[in-house]
Amino acid sequence: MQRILPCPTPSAPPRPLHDRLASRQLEQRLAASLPPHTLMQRAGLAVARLAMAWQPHAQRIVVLAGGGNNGGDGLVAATRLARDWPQRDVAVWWQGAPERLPDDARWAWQQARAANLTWLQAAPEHPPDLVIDALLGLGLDRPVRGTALAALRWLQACPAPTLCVDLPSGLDANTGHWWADAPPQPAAQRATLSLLTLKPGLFTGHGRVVAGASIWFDDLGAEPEPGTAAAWLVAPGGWPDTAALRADHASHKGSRGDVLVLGGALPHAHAGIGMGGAALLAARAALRAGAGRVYAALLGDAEQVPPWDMGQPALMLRSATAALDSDLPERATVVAGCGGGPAMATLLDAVLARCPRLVLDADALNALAQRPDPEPLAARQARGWWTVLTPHPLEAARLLRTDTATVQRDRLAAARTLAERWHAVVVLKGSGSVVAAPGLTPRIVASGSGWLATAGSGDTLAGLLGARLSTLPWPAPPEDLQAAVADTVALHGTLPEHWPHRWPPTASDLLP
Ligand SMILES: NC(=O)C1=CN([C@@H]2O[C@H](COP(=O)(O)OP(=O)(O)OC[C@H]3O[C@@H](n4cnc5c(N)ncnc54)[C@H](O)[C@@H]3O)[C@@H](O)[C@H]2O)[C@@H](O)CC1
Ligand SMILES: Nc1ncnc2c1ncn2[C@@H]1O[C@H](COP(=O)(O)OP(=O)(O)O)[C@@H](O)[C@H]1O
Repeated sequence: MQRILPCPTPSAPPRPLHDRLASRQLEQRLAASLPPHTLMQRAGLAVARLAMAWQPHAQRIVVLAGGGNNGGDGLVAATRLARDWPQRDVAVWWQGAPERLPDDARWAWQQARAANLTWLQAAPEHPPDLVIDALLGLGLDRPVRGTALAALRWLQACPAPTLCVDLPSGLDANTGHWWADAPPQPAAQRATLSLLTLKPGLFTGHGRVVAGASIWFDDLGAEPEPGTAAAWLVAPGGWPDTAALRADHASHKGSRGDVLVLGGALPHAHAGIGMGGAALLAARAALRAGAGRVYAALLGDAEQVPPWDMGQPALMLRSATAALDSDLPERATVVAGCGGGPAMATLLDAVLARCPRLVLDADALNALAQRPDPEPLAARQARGWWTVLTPHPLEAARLLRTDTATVQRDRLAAARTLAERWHAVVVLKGSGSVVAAPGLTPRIVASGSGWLATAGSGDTLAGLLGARLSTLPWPAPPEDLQAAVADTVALHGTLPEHWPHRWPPTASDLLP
């Protein structure tokens, strides 16, 4: 058994995530090679052991078990707890029907009937010391209804520590969609033990909210075939390598990468609305991440451009016109769009045609969404040029011509579709950011929290991406580009963790 979150080693290699179909195929293959019920026995024992390791003082334990194999795992766990920890009071609230039990779960139910367990007919009157949630698992692919919904509502409201078996009941294994007509409740006192495989839904969509702070994994002895993963889970890696930067005595500012941030509409250029801060946030982040020279080109008249950035005088400010009149678009990694406003639309063609290393964010994405033709991006891909798109769910919906709910309903699918349609590496931002690239298995980033939900944190990410791409060896295979982008998103997700105060950080606190 291994702990997955919080990530025990920051530089752990990516882990495969398997969807419902691949998990079921693996389960069938493994079950066929073992004596009957072995897998369920292993699963139930793993649950019982983790329950007692996690909540060693729990005396009154309630196992909420459904009528499928997830419930079967719960029944085995209840039987083992009653047998191996006899001083505990173990009660089962079972939601199944004997005539509809699958084979393994029937066996587990028969074992449980013979064990020293209390069988509840309704929700317990008082919260126990520990709940084991084995109501619904991998099998859930439609809205929860009937008695299961009533049980799920009790579970969501119950203040007791809860260990979820395989998946939190109500969560879709593939997508992280929440299937219940009862709002998912975040809970610090919730943990999940994923069995056989790790599922994508645990790490994106509603997964991070409902799975709890602590995610564990037991493969039950399974060895997935290569090429069967639906996605890879990425932990924060070692970039930027500050020790290596310091030890590189032969380096100079010209060897550390140039970044041009193109955005930040000045008030006179955008109906009195100033968004220069967004470009400065991105530019400051690029500088902090180690880029040698960072230029911030603002949209508006040259004489309105402030002479310097008081917070980061090392930044070089200029107008977008001046930047486009220079060789910076060809030479630097260009981050376009942060706070650019509608004027970005007039610059998009030039940017697409001239910038070999390009990150498009915010208003550059909105400008892109207004033109249905992906041909300029296909041409960039054919030339081996890099294009990274960083939409949040609403920008993704505009690019896909759909709505935010549809994007969020299946974030992996949305990111994959965007990457294929726009011939680009796509970062679909939000809880469990997805990094998709044409023809490659997507990556899901495990870091990040609600502390990033503040205006400007996306600009910081765009700047970090600019810095990362500016030193990535050129040309790079698509796999390396996708991995570098995912590592950067993972690093961005860890930034709030360094914040020492009780109040949450602002975007400019993330990388001052
Ligand atoms: N068979 C085995 O040996 C193993 C089983 N495992 C467990 O098996 C689980 C998968 O089992 P199943 O395929 O039986 O699926 P589940 O137990 O997740 O779900 C099926 C049950 O839930 C009910 N149900 C489904 N959707 C519902 C809805 N929307 N509203 C109300 N009730 C609903 C069904 O009527 C059925 O009783 C995994 O999550 C895992 O816990 C794993 O531990 C691996 C080993
Ligand atoms: N609840 C959350 N959990 C994890 N990451 C989040 C959360 N909310 C926001 N983020 C991250 O913060 C950033 C916000 O980006 P964006 O919405 O573009 O902000 P802005 O445009 O204000 O800069 C993204 O990287 C996103 O993934």
